[in-house]
Amino acid sequence: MSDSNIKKGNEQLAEQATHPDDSGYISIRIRERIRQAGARFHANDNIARFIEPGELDQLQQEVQDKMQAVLSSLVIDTDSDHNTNETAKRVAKMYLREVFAGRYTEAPQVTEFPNIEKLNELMIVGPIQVRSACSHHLCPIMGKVWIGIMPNEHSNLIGLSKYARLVAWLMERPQIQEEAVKHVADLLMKKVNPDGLAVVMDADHFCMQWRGVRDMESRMINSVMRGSFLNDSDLRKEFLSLIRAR
Ligand SMILES: Nc1nc2c(ncn2[C@@H]2O[C@H](COP(=O)(O)OP(=O)(O)OP(=O)(O)O)[C@@H](O)[C@H]2O)c(=O)[nH]1
Repeated sequence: MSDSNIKKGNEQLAEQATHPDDSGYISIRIRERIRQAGARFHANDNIARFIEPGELDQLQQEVQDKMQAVLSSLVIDTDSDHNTNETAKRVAKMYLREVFAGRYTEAPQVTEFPNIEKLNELMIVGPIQVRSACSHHLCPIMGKVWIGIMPNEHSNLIGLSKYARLVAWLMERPQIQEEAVKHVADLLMKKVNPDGLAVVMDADHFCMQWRGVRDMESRMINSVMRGSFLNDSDLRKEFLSLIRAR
C-alpha cells in the first residue's frame, strides 16, 4: 500500500470512531457486543442483530483497508496497475454485500400460511442453484439443493420462492457442506413444521478443483432426513427416485 493509501485509510478509520477511546475498528465494537451477548460468531453464523444502522458501511471500509494491505503484502502495485487499483474496494463489497451477505443481513421475510386443506402429499422443490464458500480456503462451492416436504395438518405452507430465498441466505456464508445442509433442515423445520423433511445437496468444491488436489470430477453429495423421511423408507425412496429422474 502506498503511503498515501495508508494515510487515507487511517484518516477514514479515525473519522469512523464514534468514541474517542476506541481503536476506530468497527469490527472490534461489533465483536464486543457479540461476546457480551454470549453469542457465537463462527464463519457460518449470522451476526446481523449485532450490527447497528450505518455500521455495515463502516465494516466494508475496514475490510477494504485491510484487503488493500493484503494486496500490498502480495507485492502488487495497486497504484499503477489499473486492473487492481480498486480491487480492495471490490473484494470488500463482494464479501459483505454479496458472497457472505448471509452473515450480515436479517433472514428474508417469509409469510407462513396455515395448511387449511390438511395437505399431506409429498412436495419437492429443486434443483435450487446454490453458491457458497468453504470456510477453509474461502473458495466457491457451487451446486444444487433439493428439498422434500411432507406436510401435516399442523404445518405451515410457505411460498415456493421462499425456499430459494432462505437457502440462499444460509448459503451466502463460509462453511462446510455438511453443516450447510443441516442448517437448511433446521431452518425449514422451524418455518414449515412438516411431518417430514429431506434436504439433498450436490456441489462442486473449487478448493479441490482450482487448487489442492485439482480433481475436476469429484463432488460432494449429502443429505439430511427428518421425521417421516427417516422413518418411512418408501417415502425416502420416492423422494430420491424423483430427484434422480431430474
Ligand atoms: N468435509 C468437508 N471438507 C471440505 C469442505 N470444503 C472443503 N473441504 C476440505 O477441507 C480440507 C481442508 O484441509 P486442510 O488439510 O486443513 O487444508 P489443505 O492442506 O490446504 O488441504 P488440501 O486441499 O488437501 O491441499 C480439504 O481437504 C478440503 O477439500 C466441505 O464442505 N466439507
